[in-house]
Amino acid sequence: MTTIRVPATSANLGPGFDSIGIALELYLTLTIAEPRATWFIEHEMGVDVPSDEHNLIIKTALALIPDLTPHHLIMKSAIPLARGLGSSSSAIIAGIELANQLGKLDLTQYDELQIAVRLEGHPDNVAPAIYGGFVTATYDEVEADAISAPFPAARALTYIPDTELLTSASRAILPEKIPLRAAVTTSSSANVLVAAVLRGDLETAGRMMERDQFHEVYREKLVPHLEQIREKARAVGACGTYLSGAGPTVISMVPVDEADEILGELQQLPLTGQWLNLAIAPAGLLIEA
Ligand SMILES: Nc1ncnc2c1ncn2[C@@H]1O[C@H](COP(=O)(O)OP(=O)(O)OP(=O)(O)O)[C@@H](O)[C@H]1O
Ligand SMILES: N[C@@H](CCO)C(=O)O
Repeated sequence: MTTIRVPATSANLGPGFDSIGIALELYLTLTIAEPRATWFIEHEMGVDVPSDEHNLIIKTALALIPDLTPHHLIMKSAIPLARGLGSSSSAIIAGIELANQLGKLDLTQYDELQIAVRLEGHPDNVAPAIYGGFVTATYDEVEADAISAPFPAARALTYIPDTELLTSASRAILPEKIPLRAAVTTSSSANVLVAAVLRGDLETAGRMMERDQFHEVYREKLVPHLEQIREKARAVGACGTYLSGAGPTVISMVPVDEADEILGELQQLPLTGQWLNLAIAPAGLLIEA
């Protein structure tokens, strides 16, 4: 049996709105079992996630090959839904790879990126799930390009609230226009962030992560815990804290050898969600035969 493995992603990293992302060691796996008369996807994600051809993974595969032979599929996912950790990207990429495997399409990573961006819309969300590591990406509504590089040694202390926030709702709150000064500060911070990552300078990269004015300033009212975590994280030695994807998850990037201690401090905050101490995943989409 073939198993497809896709990592979670964390998009934006502050000023890299719609352009920068990382892959995280939290996975969706999809096992392709036997052919059957109709599609069936076995999973433990609850009744709101369809188990037939309406499931996002199968819908994606059928968008590529409408007459694909139905199969029994088994999905296991540790990526929580609608939390800003790329759950929809992981499902879409698993669906593209499902069509690739069953339909023997021989898609390259570049091909998969083009399809995934057209379906999902955000290159910073899908590209790290394909390539792994730290990814800078761009999409001009025609073509997507992405470059992946290793991220400096770090842990991503990840706060996942109990409640969902759909990307569509979190985007609806953003303005059509951004003041030029804010755009210049933010895009120049993103540039320095990328250079710092490539030089292995986690401290500078972390400082740049807190300089966004493209989206966090507007989304703050939906995620009051962002400022609360950022303030405490600064006080206890984190390098930088940002809203992961469209939220509501918040990530503090910290040095590996201080991660357990800083996590212990952050867990003292009066918050009811879940904390995870995650590694950055060096690899993206993998096929396990
Ligand atoms: N494994 C899955 N199987 C089927 N549908 C899924 C799966 N994962 C996500 N979805 C669908 O995607 C929706 C969430 O997408 P959304 O873009 O709002 O959030 P996200 O991808 O988790 O966050 P972000 O884009 O900010 O990282 C879910 O409500 C569900 O409909
Ligand atoms: N860059 C996107 C990621 C979510 O898909 C956003 O922040 O809305």
